Amino acid sequence: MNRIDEVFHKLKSEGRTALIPFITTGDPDLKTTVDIIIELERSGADMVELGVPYSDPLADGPVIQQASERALRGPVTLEACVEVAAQAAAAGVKMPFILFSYFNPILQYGLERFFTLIHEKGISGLIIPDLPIEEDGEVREMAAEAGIHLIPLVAPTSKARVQRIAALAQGFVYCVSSLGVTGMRSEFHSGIEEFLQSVREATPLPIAVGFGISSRDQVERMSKHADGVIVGSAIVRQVEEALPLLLKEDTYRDGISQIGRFVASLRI
Ligand SMILES: O=P(O)(O)OC[C@@H](O)[C@@H](O)c1c[nH]c2ccccc12
Repeated sequence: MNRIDEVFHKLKSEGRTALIPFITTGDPDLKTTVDIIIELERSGADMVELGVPYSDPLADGPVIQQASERALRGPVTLEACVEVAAQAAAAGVKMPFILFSYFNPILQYGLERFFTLIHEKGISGLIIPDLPIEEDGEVREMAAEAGIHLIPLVAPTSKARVQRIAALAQGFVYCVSSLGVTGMRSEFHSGIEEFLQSVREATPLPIAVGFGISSRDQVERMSKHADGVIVGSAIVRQVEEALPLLLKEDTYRDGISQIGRFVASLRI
């Protein structure tokens, strides 16, 4: 059984919702990302989305765009991002890793080579936001062979496609709470609850909701309708705010703990 399935199975038996942070790998550098992942798990994260920074993050708002720019100042290749997961696992992190990458870096690396790499390094899930199901046949087959869940995104506008996307999904279905790009929001797409219910009815898999979630109240609201909640920009913003502490040796641990305190505040 894939570790993502195990985590959702355990959480369901405990009546809990998965807390799934997204972070930009290599922001501010690869070593710090390993320490942030360890802190995320210590603070209550149940699995983590590791973003591969990309020069043209079309679906990302300013917070994640800037994090990608910071990361890309260093040697943050696709391979280095996957290695960060292996280093975190070697340091004792047990939670599943979901690699999050736009399709181009994967194509550049080579599909066969990519799936061999992420299988070897213990990646459990994969999200490729700009690969629609109409074009993901080969990738889905290769992911299945590698025992890695290819997790699809559905948006409130997906309407008729929800059935098809949900029927092909593996791991869980990522429900996007709002239209537009990633980023903290005070309001979500009107009818978000009905949308989540429609996805719930279209798949036996767990459903997780993301986009714009940045507070405990929002996590509590979304956890009524989903099995997992994804928080990205709000945590990436915490990394940005902790940079002055992270960049100095004598305050490094304070910076890591500051990020952890925010994540712990979201845990319900
Ligand atoms: O940042 P937010 O609003 O909390 O949303 C999660 C999001 O960061 C993460 O899942 C993600 C990062 N980049 C993306 C691109 C498309 C869809 C989702 C994403």
